Amino acid sequence: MLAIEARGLRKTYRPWFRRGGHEALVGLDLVLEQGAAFGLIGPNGAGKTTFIKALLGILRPTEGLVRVLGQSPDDPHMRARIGYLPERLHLPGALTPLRFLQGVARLKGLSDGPHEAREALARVGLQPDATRRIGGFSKGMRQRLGLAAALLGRPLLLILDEPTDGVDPVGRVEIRKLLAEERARGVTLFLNSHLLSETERICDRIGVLVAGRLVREGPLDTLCGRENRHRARFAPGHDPDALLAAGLTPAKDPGWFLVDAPDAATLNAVLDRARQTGALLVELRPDARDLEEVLTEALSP
Ligand SMILES: Nc1ncnc2c1ncn2[C@@H]1O[C@H](COP(=O)(O)OP(=O)(O)OP(=O)(O)O)[C@@H](O)[C@H]1O
Repeated sequence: MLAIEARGLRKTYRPWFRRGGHEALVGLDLVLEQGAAFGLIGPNGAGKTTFIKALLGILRPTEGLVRVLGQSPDDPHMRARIGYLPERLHLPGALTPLRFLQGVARLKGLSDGPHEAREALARVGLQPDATRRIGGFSKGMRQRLGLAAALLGRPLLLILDEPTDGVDPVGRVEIRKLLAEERARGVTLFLNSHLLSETERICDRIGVLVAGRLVREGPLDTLCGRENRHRARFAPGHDPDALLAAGLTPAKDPGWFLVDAPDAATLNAVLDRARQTGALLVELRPDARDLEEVLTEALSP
């Protein structure tokens, strides 16, 4: 079963009683297998929230097909299988987090609400604050509570809009761990975040949305060019001409060389040849771009 399937998705926001309108999605195609960790990135106004709303059945696309977990987003049974953390959380300030989560559990039709609420609260590290009022919570605490609500009922798909926004660095590590646990359970993650370093750490598949269109989409390693090129640094005293003959290319930084190899066996063969020239390898890493560079390149004309 596919977790998400969008084909030829278009959304035009039309002003009342007038022609024309703003095209927020322009023929978007995306197919995500169950268990993927997908990160949607793009500039302000690219259409990310519009796409999420279409996945959740909150808005009706102007054209095209959307299926979530194999069903139409309008199917009410299907909604119970999705955990959603919205970007702008509206939480009832007068309630305690436990009461709030019990209410969400009731709405989701969970049979053992109080137990599930306590468990979700513990998972996001809010157990010590279980009896405080939400009104006094910090931004990061509110965010954790929203995540706990999304986790209730063990959903198959988690759609998270800026999940680590306002969360302190230790909290971010905890949230990443929690999301990794969910993924190990087979859950599909769909993350929308402007925090590209977080997206890079959590997701292994990336889509770049620009002006309503996915202009890049694929595995993180492929988009960042991590697969085929490595950078190698050798101890002083190596013979650059011998390394060149061994199949390495000098990089711009002194002492560094580039190795193009499609697989680990070829990479090791080139490095073995380099070492046979007497050169001593001191550092090796993928020659990669980060997501910021991928996004900047996607935005340049
Ligand atoms: N209800 C609406 N009516 C008219 N236009 C809208 C509406 N909602 C969004 N838009 C427009 O659609 C475009 C896409 O908006 P959307 O909120 O989906 O972008 P986004 O990628 O989520 O942006 P951000 O990163 O700033 O949250 C924007 O130009 C926005 O102004």
